[in-house]
Amino acid sequence: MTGGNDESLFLGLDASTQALKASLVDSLLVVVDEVEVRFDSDLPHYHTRGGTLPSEAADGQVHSPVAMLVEAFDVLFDRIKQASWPVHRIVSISAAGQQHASVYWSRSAIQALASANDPSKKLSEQITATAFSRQTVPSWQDSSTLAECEALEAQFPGGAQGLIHATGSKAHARFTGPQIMRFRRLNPRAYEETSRISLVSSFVTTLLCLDGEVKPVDESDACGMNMWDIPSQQWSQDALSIISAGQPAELESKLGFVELDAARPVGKISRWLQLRYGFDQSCIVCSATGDNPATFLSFTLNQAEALVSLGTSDTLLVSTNQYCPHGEYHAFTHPAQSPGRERRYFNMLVYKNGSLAREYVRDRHYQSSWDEFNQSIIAQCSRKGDVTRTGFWWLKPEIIPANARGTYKFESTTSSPISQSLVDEFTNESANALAMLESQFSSFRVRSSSILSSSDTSGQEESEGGARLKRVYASGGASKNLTLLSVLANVMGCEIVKPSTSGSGREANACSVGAAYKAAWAHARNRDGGDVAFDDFVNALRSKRSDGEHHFVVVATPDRVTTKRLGYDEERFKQWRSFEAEALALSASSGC
Ligand SMILES: Nc1ncnc2c1ncn2[C@@H]1O[C@H](COP(=O)(O)OP(=O)(O)O)[C@@H](O)[C@H]1O
Ligand SMILES: O=C(CO)[C@@H](O)[C@H](O)COP(=O)(O)O
Repeated sequence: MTGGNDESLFLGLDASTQALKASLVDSLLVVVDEVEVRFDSDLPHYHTRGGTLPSEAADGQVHSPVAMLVEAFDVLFDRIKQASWPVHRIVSISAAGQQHASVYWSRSAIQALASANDPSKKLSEQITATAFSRQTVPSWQDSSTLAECEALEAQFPGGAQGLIHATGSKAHARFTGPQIMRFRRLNPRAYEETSRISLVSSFVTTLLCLDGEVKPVDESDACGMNMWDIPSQQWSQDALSIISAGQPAELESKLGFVELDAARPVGKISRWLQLRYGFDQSCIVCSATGDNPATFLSFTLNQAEALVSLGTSDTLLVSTNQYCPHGEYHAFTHPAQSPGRERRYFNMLVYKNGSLAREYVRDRHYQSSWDEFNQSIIAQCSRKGDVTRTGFWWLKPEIIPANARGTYKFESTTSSPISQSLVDEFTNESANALAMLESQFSSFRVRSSSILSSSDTSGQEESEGGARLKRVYASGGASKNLTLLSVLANVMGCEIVKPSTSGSGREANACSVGAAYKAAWAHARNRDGGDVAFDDFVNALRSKRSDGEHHFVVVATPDRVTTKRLGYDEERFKQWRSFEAEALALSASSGC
């Protein structure tokens, strides 16, 4: 075991789209070990693909079985035991959950949660049969609520702009409010039988405590619901009223209160975890947050720096000191702040067709091999013809741009005469991988530039392509691909940084690490009192480590020659925007 001389350990969990993961960190925040349960391969009897149930329905519904999440919890702790983690030294736990996705507790849930303390039984044996009023629950990939989104924006005071200003986002199909609205409309009986509604994050803390209470949602994750009024820090009664068809008090009681103090423990580790796995009874459970906010916590971002998470979804997060709501992206509150301090926020771009689209292109053009995918990129980057290729792979209804569907490819030549056309396939099929990454990352570049311009980030660099980020931190499954990150560096025009592997050679999972950091910060705040800011706490511990400043490594920098050869300049980003507009118009006219 490496790390600090204090024996305390901290545990962070990450219940994301495809897996439940755990990171164990020591008192200097060094990652000691990690385990994970992958839903498709470790729990094949639920028949999920990419963590969700394949659906034939054309209505955009994407669900996951709630029983799978509980069983994953059992398997995760079995694996922790097999790995002989010294769990008795864990003093604090926090968690992260797939954002927006919700879990529906039955009227028997409280009883089930209070009595699930038999260490000879799995948790799934004790609660799954009775605790839920909905057996499959909406994933963040669900897009079945377009009618609800329209109604919410139409009825909200001030319309879509009013909703954006109050909740930090326009109405989004995956957001919890529209999802609850649809559930209530389609299944009023099950809605009536629902005693409480959790986000995945608060569902996990509820399972960690098992004390007969459904644990509160934290403020940052509440911002992904279209129901939380961010400026006034309370549930928006207008949104609750529209979503519940005039029964806001009933809905509010199902949602419970939102925890505004990120450092306050929500409970103690359950008896069941103590007796079955050996946790110490003094271990505290801190409020959980969304998977993107937790990932954000594992990096301490300075001005004009961003985090790009390449998980199932692609997300780009920029830290800000101001609340900057906008129709095309989201505003969230910082996930580790305490009442009384100056409030902090982040803006986030989210793309549904991130890894999903990359895997599609890999399987279709490169024999399902990331190596072949990468080789083609290396080959394409080293030569420049007079053809520029751009594509859009909106396999599932996209979030940015909203509701875009279909696959569109364009080729343009700079030779005389200049031509620009929509093609069924590129003249050089092996150009698909580079064309796709350039297009995905051009969207990051163009839109992060607009976030930088609208938020208080003086000091950002202005260049071709608008205000430019100075540094991007990369995380998520696809960030292990260094060829992909070199394209990201060239298109973004800045260095790409990742956490160092600290000699272990293994990459840590930034999301569960961020949750573990939050557990450590909350534990220190409760033990020592005081009001240390999260970033100061993390930076102080990191500076004590033997690896000193080297907790991050630069893994890719823009290459001038390649950037010039491939023409990543203002003209190119303008052209990309016009292709995107054309593809979007085609998507709208095809009625996809
Ligand atoms: N070498 C690679 N190159 C590109 N993408 C990869 C590579 N390895 C894994 N991935 C992508 O990582 C994704 C999973 O990322 P992960 O962060 O574990 O997801 P989540 O947190 O959403 O469950 C997969 O969908 C896969 O496409
Ligand atoms: O919908 C969003 C964010 O708004 C997604 O980013 C989900 O939070 C799922 O994240 P990953 O499983 O891809 O990390």
